[in-house]
Amino acid sequence: MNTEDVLNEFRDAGALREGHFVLSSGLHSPVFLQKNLVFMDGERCERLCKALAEKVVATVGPVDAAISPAVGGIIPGYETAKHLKVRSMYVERVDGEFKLRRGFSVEPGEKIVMVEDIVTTGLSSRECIEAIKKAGGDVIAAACIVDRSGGRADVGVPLIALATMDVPAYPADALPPELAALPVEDPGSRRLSK
Ligand SMILES: O=P(O)(O)OC[C@H]1O[C@H](OP(=O)(O)OP(=O)(O)O)[C@H](O)[C@@H]1O
Ligand SMILES: O=C(O)c1cc(=O)[nH]c(=O)[nH]1
Ligand SMILES: [Mg+2]
Repeated sequence: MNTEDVLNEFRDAGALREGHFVLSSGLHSPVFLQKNLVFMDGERCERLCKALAEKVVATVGPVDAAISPAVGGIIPGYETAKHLKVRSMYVERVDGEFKLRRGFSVEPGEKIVMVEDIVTTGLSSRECIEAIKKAGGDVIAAACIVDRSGGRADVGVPLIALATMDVPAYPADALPPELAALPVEDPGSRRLSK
């Protein structure tokens, strides 16, 4: 499955949105991938995550477990882990910091793939990887459905993306006038608890 195939899944799901969005990182963008509309369709989700699992194995070989950052990473993490035939876990924010909870644990040195839905700056991925390392896991790779950084995001381990896009994102004080003129939506969850 190549980038165009993946973007067609997003288009068909009505998940490739245009407007004015504030992203998890605080950057503003004219494009938002509303991945929930993709993952709500089990067959669509399976097509994407099966392809991602195959790409992970082809790139780094077998892994022991997949761990994702809540909330967006949970469904693709579960589905990708299913095709990797490994257990699926997730980290969630406690006072803003990702933690492994709910009885999830990793054995020291287990080979972990961190599975994310979308990578923009890579901040959420880096935070998730840090939490996995603290829990004792050896993160050998990160994987995502879409890397929208054009391949520039550095998550500290190899990033295996099913699709790569290069979408503009701007600091709040440097918006192009046509973007600033549009009402802003904040669809993510990072700022929900503040
Ligand atoms: O690479 P980054 O700049 O970190 O951006 C990508 C992250 O943003 C979204 O999560 P968000 O924090 O909006 O929360 P959600 O997972 O609950 O949707 C998305 O699920 C990624 O985790
Ligand atoms: O950077 C983000 O927060 C982000 C971008 C995007 O396109 N989709 C998403 O769910 N989050
Ligand atoms: Mg997320």
